[in-house]
Amino acid sequence: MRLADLATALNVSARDLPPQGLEVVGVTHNADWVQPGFAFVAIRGAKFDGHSFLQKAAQKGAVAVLGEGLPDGQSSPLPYLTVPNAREALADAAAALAGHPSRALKVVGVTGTDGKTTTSWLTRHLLREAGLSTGLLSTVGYELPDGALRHFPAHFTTPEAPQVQETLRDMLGAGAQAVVLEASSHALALHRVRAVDWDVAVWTHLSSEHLDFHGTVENYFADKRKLVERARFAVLNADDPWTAHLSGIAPAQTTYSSEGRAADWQAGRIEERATGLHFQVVSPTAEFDAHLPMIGRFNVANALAGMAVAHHLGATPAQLVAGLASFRGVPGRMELVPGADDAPRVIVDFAHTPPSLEKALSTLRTTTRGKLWVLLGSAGGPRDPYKRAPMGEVATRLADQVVFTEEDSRDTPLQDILNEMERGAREADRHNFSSIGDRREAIRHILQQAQAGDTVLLAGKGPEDTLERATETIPWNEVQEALEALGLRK
Ligand SMILES: CC(=O)N[C@H]1[C@@H](OP(=O)(O)OP(=O)(O)OC[C@H]2O[C@@H](n3ccc(=O)[nH]c3=O)[C@H](O)[C@@H]2O)O[C@H](CO)[C@@H](O)[C@@H]1O[C@H](C)C(=O)N[C@@H](C)C(=O)N[C@H](CCC(=O)O)C(=O)O
Ligand SMILES: Nc1ncnc2c1ncn2[C@@H]1O[C@H](COP(=O)(O)OP(=O)(O)OP(=O)(O)O)[C@@H](O)[C@H]1O
Repeated sequence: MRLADLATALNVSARDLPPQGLEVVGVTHNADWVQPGFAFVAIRGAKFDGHSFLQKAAQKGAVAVLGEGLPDGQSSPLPYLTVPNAREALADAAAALAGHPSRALKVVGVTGTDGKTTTSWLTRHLLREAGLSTGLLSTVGYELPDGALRHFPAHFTTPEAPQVQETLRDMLGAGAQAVVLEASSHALALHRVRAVDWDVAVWTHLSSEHLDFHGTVENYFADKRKLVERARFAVLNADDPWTAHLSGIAPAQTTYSSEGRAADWQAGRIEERATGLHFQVVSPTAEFDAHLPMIGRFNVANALAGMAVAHHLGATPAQLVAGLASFRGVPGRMELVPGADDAPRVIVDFAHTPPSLEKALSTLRTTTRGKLWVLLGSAGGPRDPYKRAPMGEVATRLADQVVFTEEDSRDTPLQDILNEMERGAREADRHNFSSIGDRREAIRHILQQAQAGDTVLLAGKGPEDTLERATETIPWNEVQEALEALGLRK
């Protein structure tokens, strides 16, 4: 694309550009990622000003810079296009360079504090079962319609705009008709998905998280709400109080409830069995019985959301029933570790917020004959330190025995994190816990103690493949750790 055309696409003046037609072949905000022919977007971030890296971008072959204005006294080694908002320009340029792939796709966005990944995977499965070639972009990775899971080099729920747009373009090129995309609140706040043409927005629910980044829960809500504002159709959770503020925002909407509230899609007669969830669905067009081979009552809500989307995009009730029954779950989300009859039941789950831990433990209690155990930690660094004590309170209230351990402690002293979780328990006058800093040792300890008939929830890591400590990052596989610990019981 010619730089002048890019300027037109961004609606900015190309007056000061060189007269010869410069070609732009890609765009990035990271000077290290520049390739010959790229435009470099200089973003003033929380830590750096991208303008400090103009020389580096030029050396790597950038042909132009987009930014909100050069700092006083600085000149640009490359033609400089002034834009009102650099992150918005990054998203708009990425979409223009990729040929606006989302316009040719049915794009479903899923947002909410918990349940995004599960709902995205379920929705992708239901759409495929209904015959729509569907791609997926989620925390766990991204999938073209071929079903093979791939990963971006950096771990993101929603990557930066160029990666989003290039992935959508690749999906379209691989024959996708629809795409399900997890939209994190960071992505919505930082305009990573600004130039996506959304067909459907799904709202799971909202609770306090990421306040270190958003500041207040109102800001957090306002960022997430953008998805609903931009979609043609909204699928809203009637059980979430925030939904009252979302109603009527999208041109059309449907609602769902798994807790008996008035809604277009309702689940009733919910039974949690060893084989999974059984429930009755009352939809706007039909009533039917459904079986979902997943543990966790909250997955009924995720299933209703997925069904509402798939129905909106053409799935029949029979296809929805067949699709739910054939769903194989999401790695690290209420994942059952294969075990022997004389061993405790072990579940690996990603729950890492007080509400998701509460839901995970409550649902496991209903199908546990013996004791309920939980192993948990809390991440270090600036991320949500205020949730550590509530996690300790929830765990000791709902489980019989709790082991606190490490979970990506990073540059925060592990003992400080353990102390906070213990404080949450002690302030509620509970003493059913111990702390073992080394996660492997903690898993082995808990699986030595637990008996057949007990349930052990290993919470927080889910499918993540690394464990971050102060001075090292080690490879990690929670299911494998559990299998090895179970092997040591023999
Ligand atoms: C909190 C947050 O989201 N921060 C994002 C923000 O960082 P920032 O404002 O501090 O940027 P900065 O480091 O000051 O850099 C400014 C600019 O200089 C550039 N730069 C900087 C250094 C350098 O050597 N060269 C260079 O070019 C940077 O690429 C950037 O364009 O802007 C950066 C560039 O756009 C993002 O990479 C960065 O994401 C960081 C890495 C991150 O960890 N984000 C996480 C929290 C996140 O987004 N998580 C959500 C999921 C959350 C959840 O639900 O759990 C996700 O969608 O993954
Ligand atoms: N609808 C729901 N309501 C509340 N908790 C849920 C719901 N669905 C899943 N959970 C819990 O939250 C955990 C995370 O689920 P999931 O990965 O689907 O959410 P997420 O929003 O994608 O989170 P992340 O982006 O951090 O992966 C699950 O392991 C489960 O314990």
